[in-house]
Amino acid sequence: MELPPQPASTRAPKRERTQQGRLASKSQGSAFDQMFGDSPYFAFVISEAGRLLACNAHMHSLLGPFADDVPAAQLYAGWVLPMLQSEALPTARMRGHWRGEVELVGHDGSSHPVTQTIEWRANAQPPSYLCLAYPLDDYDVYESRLRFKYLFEAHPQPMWVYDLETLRFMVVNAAAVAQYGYTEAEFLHMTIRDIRPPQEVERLEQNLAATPRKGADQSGAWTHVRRDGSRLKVDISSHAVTLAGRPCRLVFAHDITERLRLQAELQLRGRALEASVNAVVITQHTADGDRVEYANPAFSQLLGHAPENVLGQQLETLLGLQANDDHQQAVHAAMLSHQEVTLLLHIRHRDGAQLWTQMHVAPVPATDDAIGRHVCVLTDMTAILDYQAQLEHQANHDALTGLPNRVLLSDRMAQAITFSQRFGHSLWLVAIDLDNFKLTNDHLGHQAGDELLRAVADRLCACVNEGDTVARLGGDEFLLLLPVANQRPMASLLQLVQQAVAAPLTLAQQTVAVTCSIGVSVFPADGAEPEQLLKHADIAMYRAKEAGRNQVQFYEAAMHARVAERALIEAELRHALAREELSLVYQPKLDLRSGAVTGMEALLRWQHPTLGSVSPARFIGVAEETGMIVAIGRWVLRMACTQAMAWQQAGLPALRVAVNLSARQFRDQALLEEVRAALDDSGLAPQYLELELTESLMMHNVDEAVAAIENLKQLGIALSIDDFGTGYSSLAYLKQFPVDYLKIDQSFTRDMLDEPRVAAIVRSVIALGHSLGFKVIAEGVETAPQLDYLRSNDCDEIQGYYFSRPLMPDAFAALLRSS
Ligand SMILES: Nc1nc2c(ncn2[C@@H]2O[C@H](COP(=O)(O)OP(=O)(O)OP(=O)(O)O)[C@@H](O)[C@H]2O)c(=O)[nH]1
Repeated sequence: MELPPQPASTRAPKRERTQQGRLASKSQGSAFDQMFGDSPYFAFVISEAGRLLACNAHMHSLLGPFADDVPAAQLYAGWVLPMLQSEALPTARMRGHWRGEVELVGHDGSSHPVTQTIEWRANAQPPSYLCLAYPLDDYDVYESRLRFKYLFEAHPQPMWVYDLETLRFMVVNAAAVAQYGYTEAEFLHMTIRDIRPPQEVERLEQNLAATPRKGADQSGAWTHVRRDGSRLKVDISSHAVTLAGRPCRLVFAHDITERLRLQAELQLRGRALEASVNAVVITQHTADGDRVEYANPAFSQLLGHAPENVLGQQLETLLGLQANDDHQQAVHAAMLSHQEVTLLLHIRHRDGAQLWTQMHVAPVPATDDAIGRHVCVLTDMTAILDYQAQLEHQANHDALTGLPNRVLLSDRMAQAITFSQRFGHSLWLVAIDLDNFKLTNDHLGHQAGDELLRAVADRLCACVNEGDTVARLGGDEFLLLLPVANQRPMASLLQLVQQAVAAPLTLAQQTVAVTCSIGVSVFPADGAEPEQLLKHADIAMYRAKEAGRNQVQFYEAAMHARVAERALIEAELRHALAREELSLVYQPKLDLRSGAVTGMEALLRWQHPTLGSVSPARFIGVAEETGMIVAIGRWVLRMACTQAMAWQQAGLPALRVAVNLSARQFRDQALLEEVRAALDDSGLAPQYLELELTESLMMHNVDEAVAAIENLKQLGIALSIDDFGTGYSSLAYLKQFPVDYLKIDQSFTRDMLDEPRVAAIVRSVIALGHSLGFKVIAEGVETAPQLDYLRSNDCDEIQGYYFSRPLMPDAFAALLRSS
């Protein structure tokens, strides 16, 4: 019987033939003899065509003398052959090896049950099957082989037996083959050194030297090398056994690579938990709450408990939560929810300090879906929330006084209006602005100014009730928001505020007292919207300023019209110069003795395309407040000089032109230069220019005014004090001013003939002016009796409708020509 399909010739190739009784073909060579010559196994080689190519001594003794080129089928019992043909050889060919129990037949017909491995050697010359078999002597042995088969062969863990002397593998199981990548036949050619990396060989030798020949188990962790060179960590346990009469060791190799990897991974994770700055705690869910099973150092640190004192404790107790408060209930619900939950909690440090923490709770279900454990991660939010609160406070409060600012005020106003609407109450907005606060800053310094503002803030807070709002809107402006229910004594409250603000205070070692102007608007009478109410309170406050400061004004609708008019004038006036809407008219001044025209006052006029002729009373104040007066005044000065010079050049008598100087212009550092430039550019001689200064302007800061007037005087121009008698001139100062004229205000001229007291003032002004060396001019003369009275009282010059209204330049020139 042939095993594999027979080639065309049934004769084996010549090179397979060997001497009868001593098979050891050239093709198998001495390597076969060296390896298997003395082996206790039956070792033989079968050609691809199913002929015996070589066998070792042990096999030879079994076979006895046999013919050259014997078919391998003759070696086996008849029952084995179909299995060999259908399973063993094809499997070995396909997978590289086969293993099974078969029966060899001796030359004398004897039966030899053996365990046989067949390895297909594709690279051998010629390609062939290497067969190794070892005997199963009797049934007991066979049975124990079966047991062995199931215990050893089928064991999922790699196992082998090695010879203690040669260190050769005697048997290896399938798990070892699978784990290490060697075929079984390869294993059986190897020693246990071959699966060690070089650096562990020495340790192996030492270990072998100490290995007991019998009994005692041994164990230890080793590094092994697979066929592909990869390494694995194994936990080895070995036990002394005897196999084929030789001392051996049975080895279990438990792959611990994965276990070690997991161990390292766990260690790493453990380290991460320990090093985490976030507090991490694992709790075991129990009927009476979650108890701490693990807590990292950050948890102990966060709460101030020693690590050993947190284990087994109830989490809620450690967090310092009050029974049944919102936070405790939130934690309780989170622990029962079966879901991941994030909570913001107010917890308590062991020392009692309150902390804001964010706690993330992740459930870890028990196997039966019941709640098992929770992993809780706590992040300390105290600093962040404090910072947020600080930012929020900064956004809503004034930095200097700590009072609510405009932003918070509008919130409060919206709330207060809603509240007042609902309950039918009224709401007062009280705008408070300090009077002349700028002077405090200027005289005592900005720091003292700040101190004053803080003191005022404190005083205002002391005046109001809880539920009222005191806000600082900026600069020296404060606002009270006062809900008014029932019989609240508002009048006395406003009085109290005035008194509180005005109470003296020591700043920079000086006692200071500031007054304030107060404007009040009332919801709902003065508006329903916050913006409107604020605006109206502001308007009322400005009215209080206009009316002389240190007083309270309630908003009235008429005030609004004034404000609107002012806004219109301001907007239009900004373009008046550029659009050439401004012009000058000239009113002659007359010498009372000679009747000659001595000069003229240049007066400003504004002709607006839609507003028509706008009176100076409507726009000069606005120009002054907004600062536009400086540019306008400069234009007036130049225009007047140019006109006066033009008349002179036209051959008209040389006359003095008087120009009014505003307070702002007077304080302007550039004034002197501007006057000089106006004279230079026009070519007008200085004695033909007169500047009219108001009395109050000069009295405001006498020393500075004297210095400025002296400088102007040095230019050679004339100076006069306008509106004399309306201000608070001090005679002591008056004599210091190097002026040329005192001008009696037109209100005195108007009333002097009807009121003896006014007449007395006029007379004394004339006498005073003369005694100080000034000339005196009266303005506003409209009638002949007025003119006569002034002449009889020795007034020097007059100006007024009686002689001439202010005239356009052409008309004025005509007047001069005719006079
Ligand atoms: N010290 C100090 N001064 C401020 C602060 N904010 C604004 N000011 C000054 O406060 C002054 C406010 O001036 P105003 O209210 O316009 O004028 P006033 O001098 O009070 O005169 P009236 O309001 O017309 O009576 C200005 O000089 C500002 O420079 C501040 O925070 N601290």
